Amino acid sequence: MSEPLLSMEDVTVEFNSQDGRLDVLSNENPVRAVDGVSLDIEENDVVALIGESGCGKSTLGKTAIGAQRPTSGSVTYRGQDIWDARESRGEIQLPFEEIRRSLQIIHQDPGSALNPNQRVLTSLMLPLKRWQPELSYEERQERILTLLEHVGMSPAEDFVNRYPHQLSGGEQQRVVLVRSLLVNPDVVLADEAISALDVSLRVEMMDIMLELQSVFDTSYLFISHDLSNARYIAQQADGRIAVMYLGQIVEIGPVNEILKNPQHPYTKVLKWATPELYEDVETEVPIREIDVPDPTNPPSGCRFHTRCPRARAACRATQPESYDVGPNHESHCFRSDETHDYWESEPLHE
Ligand SMILES: Nc1ncnc2c1ncn2[C@@H]1O[C@H](COP(=O)(O)OP(=O)(O)OP(=O)(O)O)[C@@H](O)[C@H]1O
Repeated sequence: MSEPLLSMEDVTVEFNSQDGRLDVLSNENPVRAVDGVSLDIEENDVVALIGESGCGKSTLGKTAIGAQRPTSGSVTYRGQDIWDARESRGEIQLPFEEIRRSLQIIHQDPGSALNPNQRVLTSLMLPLKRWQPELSYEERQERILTLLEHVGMSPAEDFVNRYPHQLSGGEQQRVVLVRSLLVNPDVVLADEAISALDVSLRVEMMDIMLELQSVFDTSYLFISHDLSNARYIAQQADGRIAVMYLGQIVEIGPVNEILKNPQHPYTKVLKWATPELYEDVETEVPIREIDVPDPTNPPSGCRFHTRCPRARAACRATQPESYDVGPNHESHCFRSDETHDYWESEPLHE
């Protein structure tokens, strides 16, 4: 099998809940924002990562692109450990500068990503100058104008002379997208990149991202708290959806498998909570109405057992491993194992 483009292996990220640093002398429990996650991203892949606020999506995304150091586990890009490259440890096959160029990020707020005192042209010239110094000024300008036209900012000659405050939110986000793609990255982390846009513009922005994917052969790790957006982008790209709960990926698979055949009770909750996706006639509410657990003191066993109406004693005692439940489809729930002791153990919430 060929090597994945980007690979996370048993990655854990802990923060001291006060200031983000892990303080070994503190009595306070750290927040385990990411807890033992393994995830591969292939060339031209789209992985939509969903889950409720605070479940660790951003931390996982930042760790994937080398912007957050894992507390344990490894993150490799084309087989090179990112942190070894970053800290010049061992034999380096790929310099960190090259890795940094290849892994780009687009944030939720394009306004803060753009320098307010720079015209669009200057903002876009800088990365090209840095990464492709062999291009002449005219060649760089030509490339920028073509891409801006490509994302619908036409006439591009007009837009390049504007400052960020002279652009709408949607236009700013397109400039940020163009800026990240100009350096020809392999993976773009889009962290809630469309959430701040008007609903009417979200699909348009996702379409632009997908179109540019075919031009640049880029993979996207697309973070969203909204299952319908995740569904849209993953479906158009024939990609996957990964469902995260309290620091862990609880289910991952091809978009249609996840939506038509969800296996983890938490995935069913997300689907149930998304009216346009919930066509089942089931009347039972698939979640117990209790607060989200404290991330500094997560539940034992399956993290979801306190909210899961199907939980049994086995779920409190042991953490479910990953079960293959379909083609490329994995779920971390004992209910996927017909012979598991779960079925004999006592229901917790009846
Ligand atoms: N720098 C930090 N210092 C301390 N705790 C942090 C830090 N970054 C994240 N956390 C904690 O880690 C957990 C996961 O946060 P993260 O931002 O990754 O989640 P998220 O799913 O992206 O949430 P949201 O959708 O609200 O951005 C949360 O409990 C958060 O408070």
